[in-house]
Amino acid sequence: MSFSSEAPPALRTVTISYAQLQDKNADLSAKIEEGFGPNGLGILSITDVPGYCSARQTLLHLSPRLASLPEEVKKEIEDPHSRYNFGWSHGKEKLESGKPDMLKGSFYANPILDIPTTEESLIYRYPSYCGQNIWPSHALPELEVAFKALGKLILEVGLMVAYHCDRYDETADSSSYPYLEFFDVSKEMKMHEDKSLEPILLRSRCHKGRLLYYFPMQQSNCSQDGDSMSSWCGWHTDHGSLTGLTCGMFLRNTVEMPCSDGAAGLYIKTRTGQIVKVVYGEDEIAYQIGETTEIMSRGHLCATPHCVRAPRGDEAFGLERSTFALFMQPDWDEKLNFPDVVHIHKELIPAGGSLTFGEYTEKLLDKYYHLKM
Ligand SMILES: O=C(O)CCC(=O)C(=O)O
Ligand SMILES: [Fe+2]
Repeated sequence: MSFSSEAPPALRTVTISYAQLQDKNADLSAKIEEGFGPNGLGILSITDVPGYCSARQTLLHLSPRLASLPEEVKKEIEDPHSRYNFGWSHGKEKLESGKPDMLKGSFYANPILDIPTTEESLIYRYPSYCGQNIWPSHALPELEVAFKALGKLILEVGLMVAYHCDRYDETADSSSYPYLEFFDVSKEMKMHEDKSLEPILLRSRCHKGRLLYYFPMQQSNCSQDGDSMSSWCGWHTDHGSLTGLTCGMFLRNTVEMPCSDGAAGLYIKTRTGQIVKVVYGEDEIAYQIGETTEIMSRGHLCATPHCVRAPRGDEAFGLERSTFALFMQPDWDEKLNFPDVVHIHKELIPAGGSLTFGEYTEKLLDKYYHLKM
């Protein structure tokens, strides 16, 4: 990691090349440790992924077009039953202050499955995952193809990251149990496999993509929230297992351009509480750890707190930002056991400490969105 001359400090992510990642025998534990380990930033990025740059460009240019569709067209692709977790969502999520988030618009879809299930009871129980994708087929037909192409690519690479995280986790586990060879190792390994990240993500029907459009800051907001790190997107940790993120694209009137304010963009809180801006290339896919991985790894891999800062100054007027996140997460049926050592959303966990991932998500949505429709 190296410091740039920008203040506040900007740190470069740890990078792994696609070629290294593809090698199942490569020992990437040092890089995984550096990125995701106890002293890491909680983010790392993958370089040289074939086909990635054009898939990113194509999709990110569509978010301002989607956001500028007439209100009645956007309303047609809203889904209140899933609490806006499919289709268009603007002003539905509550901010820390309790006010609706008007600063960004999102479009959510499962890039792998258009119809995850047809079972009515499941759709009723887990609407945010078991509902169906809603594409703007007439107003913006290109969106479906571009969204699925980028989402599938980020998942494919993310599964490779997960494979190497599992190998890292195994190494770390055996070093913390130096007498493992005296135990029944086959039993230990079996228990381990149940919580391995790659197979959990591989069998999931819950992956969710989010195309984000950050509206240009109004000048009044600029001065009001100007000093805040989290002026575009509040501090949070992602709920899923692993999030794939594109580097944000800045535009003005739908034309791509560099951001005039070097301090704008993604910020992360490090394990030691330091706040840093993180930078990675437009041609890299970044991955960060979500809460579910912290829970399933019993705190071994920690979730990454992050936020987004809006650009400031006169030149920032009219600047909009487009980006894409893929939330890779367990299936709705996957059982989560909440270890005592992890202190995430304790108030939502029943005595006994176990919920399905789908149940856990609905409880969280009760907290951050309006109650069920
Ligand atoms: O806009 C970004 O770069 C991050 C978005 C994000 O954190 C999220 O959608 O959870
Ligand atoms: Fe996030």
